[in-house]
Amino acid sequence: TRSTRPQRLLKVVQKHATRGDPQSVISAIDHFCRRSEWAMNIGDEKGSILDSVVSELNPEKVLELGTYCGYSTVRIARLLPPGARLITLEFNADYAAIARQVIAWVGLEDKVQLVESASEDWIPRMTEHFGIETFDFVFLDHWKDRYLPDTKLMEGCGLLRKGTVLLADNVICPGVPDYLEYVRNSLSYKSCYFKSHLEYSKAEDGLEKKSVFLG
Ligand SMILES: CNc1ncnc2c1ncn2[C@@H]1O[C@H](/C=C/CNC(=O)c2cc(-c3ccc(F)cc3)cc(O)c2O)[C@@H](O)[C@H]1O
Ligand SMILES: [Mg+2]
Repeated sequence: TRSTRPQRLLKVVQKHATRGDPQSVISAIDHFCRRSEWAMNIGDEKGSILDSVVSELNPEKVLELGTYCGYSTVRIARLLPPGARLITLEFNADYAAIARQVIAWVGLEDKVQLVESASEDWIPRMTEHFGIETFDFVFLDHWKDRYLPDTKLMEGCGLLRKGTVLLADNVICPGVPDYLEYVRNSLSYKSCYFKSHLEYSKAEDGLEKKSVFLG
């Protein structure tokens, strides 16, 4: 049977990227997605904005919702200080298998914990299973209609503290109207919009960064 796009993306990484070199993995994936097959990675333009938010924050405890092939996982993990931890949730077994191999290729396994499960099942278990009280940074890039319910779930589980930064991909395309309305109107968040473009495209898209204001 025909291979899947994530499988072809992994082949590109193994063929063109250097083991242990995250930048070469990022470049290989971006080149493939721009020249051969579009894929829903955050990409290089929005990825640079993600990089700047992570570098400025220097987070110790990071949560990513929606691993897919691990492109943004690698982008974030490569910038984390020693001892920092990134937990990434992915409930599709095929995608998780690809992502594990991409993460292993760059040698970032010691910083990254991929949990093959649905966000709604694991957000309530973060404290008892990982001993994580609160997160410093959360990157949302999973099903768009799950951004808001999962944010409320994280609030309810006490995983967001004063100063926690949440960064959401695709706030324009495909769009997350209910989430945007909530974070922009809620008094407990300061939020700002980074205008950009949809990955590997000229269509408008953007990232919404919000800092939890009132713990
Ligand atoms: C609900 N709880 C969940 N828990 C764990 N993993 C979850 C998950 N929901 C989804 N996932 C996983 O996240 C990933 C889903 C991402 C959804 N993303 C998009 O739909 C998306 C879509 C576009 C897109 C934009 C324009 C267009 F024409 C076509 C597509 C661009 C993006 O950047 C996107 O992120 C998958 O790997 C899925 O298995
Ligand atoms: Mg996205």
